[in-house]
Amino acid sequence: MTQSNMHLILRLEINKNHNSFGEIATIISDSKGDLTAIDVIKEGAETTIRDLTIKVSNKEDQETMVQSINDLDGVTIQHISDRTFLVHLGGKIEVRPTLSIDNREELSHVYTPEVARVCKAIDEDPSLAHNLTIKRNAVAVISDGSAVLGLGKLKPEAAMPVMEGKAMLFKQLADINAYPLCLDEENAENIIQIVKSLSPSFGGINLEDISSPRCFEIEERLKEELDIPVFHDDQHGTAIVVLAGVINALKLVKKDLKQCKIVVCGIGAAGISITKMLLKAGAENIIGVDKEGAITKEEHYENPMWTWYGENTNPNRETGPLPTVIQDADIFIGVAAANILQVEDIKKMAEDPIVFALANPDPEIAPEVANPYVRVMATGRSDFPNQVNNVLCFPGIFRGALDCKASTINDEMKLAASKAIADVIPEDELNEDYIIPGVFNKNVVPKIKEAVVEAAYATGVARNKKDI
Ligand SMILES: NC(=O)C1=CN([C@@H]2O[C@H](COP(=O)(O)OP(=O)(O)OC[C@H]3O[C@@H](n4cnc5c(N)ncnc54)[C@H](O)[C@@H]3O)[C@@H](O)[C@H]2O)C=CC1
Ligand SMILES: CC(=O)C(=O)O
Ligand SMILES: [Mg+2]
Repeated sequence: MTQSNMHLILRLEINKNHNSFGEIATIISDSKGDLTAIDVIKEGAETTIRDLTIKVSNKEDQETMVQSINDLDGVTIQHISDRTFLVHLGGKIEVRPTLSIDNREELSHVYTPEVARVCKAIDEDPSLAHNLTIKRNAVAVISDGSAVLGLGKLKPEAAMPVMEGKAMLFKQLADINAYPLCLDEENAENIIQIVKSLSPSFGGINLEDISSPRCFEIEERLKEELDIPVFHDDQHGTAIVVLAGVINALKLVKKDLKQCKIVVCGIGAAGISITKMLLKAGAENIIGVDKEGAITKEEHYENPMWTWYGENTNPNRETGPLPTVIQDADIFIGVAAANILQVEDIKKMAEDPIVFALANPDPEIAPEVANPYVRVMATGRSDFPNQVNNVLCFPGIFRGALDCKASTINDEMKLAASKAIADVIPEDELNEDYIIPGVFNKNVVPKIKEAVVEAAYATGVARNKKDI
């Protein structure tokens, strides 16, 4: 399993007559822990209380370390906390007013009675909501918890930490107010109706972690029936960033997308959208593999998207499981599940293999295992180089769409976003560990925004006057 770097905070009461701090430090390092901070909480004549912040890479090492410290005479573990859980206490976002209300007169403007005039004006002309409410800069991040990261179906409450995380990123990276909404509803038609009912309050809808094939119908219907952008992030955000990464990786290995054999593993929301994007960008030889093997035109599938897939990919009618079809592939893109790609599979790929193992939180192959055998390696995670993750896209693409009041996010806007992300890295800086800009690169959001706005005007979906 790929390391996940948990940060623990151990509060220890240490009897100074029994123990030297060196003994504790030795236990930590013997258990592969990394002591990153020591805070003295209380210093007495006989005892000292200290908080030790320790990085550990897995649960087993953590348990060994805690047990060994517990076994020391004169040391009491008062408390163990996990920094990841600590940052989630009370949730990760809040709503703040844009002005303060300090007296009755101000109260009467923002609330009753004066607010009624604004309500009536919007009722007469609903387009005024764009200027007179939060709508113009508000995005709903909506999930039903049916495909949370690669964890599968979770309770809607359990999807909230991911949706809150997306909302934080919308705000921090693109100054968009995003509202996480997890629905206790499985039926696709009901989800469509709920999102439609919510839509008057928002300038855009970001659908997240909704399982396939339901996600396709839900998104398609909402796109048809609403006049604000509806964007299923796991499909399009992921595809846009993957294409950007592929464009730059191919510059490094000096191959042409048209000539490449590309294996996409996991033909769900992300896999199908990535494939469509690569086809639009010029790829001609893509083979999709899911649990039952390669998808071909000859098979009959219940899932209509797989029928489409078989008809539009796999020109050489390759069949069989991943270890078979990966033979001579130039690029592997995994959006399936953890640990399903083996070193033996990579060894069968063409020269200079490009491997994007994007399942979260654990990739299809751990980078430390794959690295000796690949030319370019990317994952979806923030703790390895080349983070190919939709976080690079959704803030910028919505910033652009909201700013020009786009009615939709179309293919031209998506392709423009891919190219903009790829172009953030100057060619002379490209290298195997830097094919995709980092999330905190300040150029990413402005470049995507600019390209997306331009594409929106060029395709007639921008509704703001160009000079505003
Ligand atoms: N790095 C990134 O930005 C993103 C990563 N992902 C990751 O990609 C994965 C898939 O996400 P979605 O497409 O939203 O899920 P999904 O549920 O729509 O699709 C997953 C597909 O993978 C297939 N699959 C599962 N195990 C497999 C195996 N052993 N071999 C072949 N296929 C297998 C499933 O049958 C399904 O068709 C998740 O781990 C998710 O975290 C998804 C979106 C963005
Ligand atoms: C990154 C993301 O959206 C996912 O793994 O589902
Ligand atoms: Mg997602």
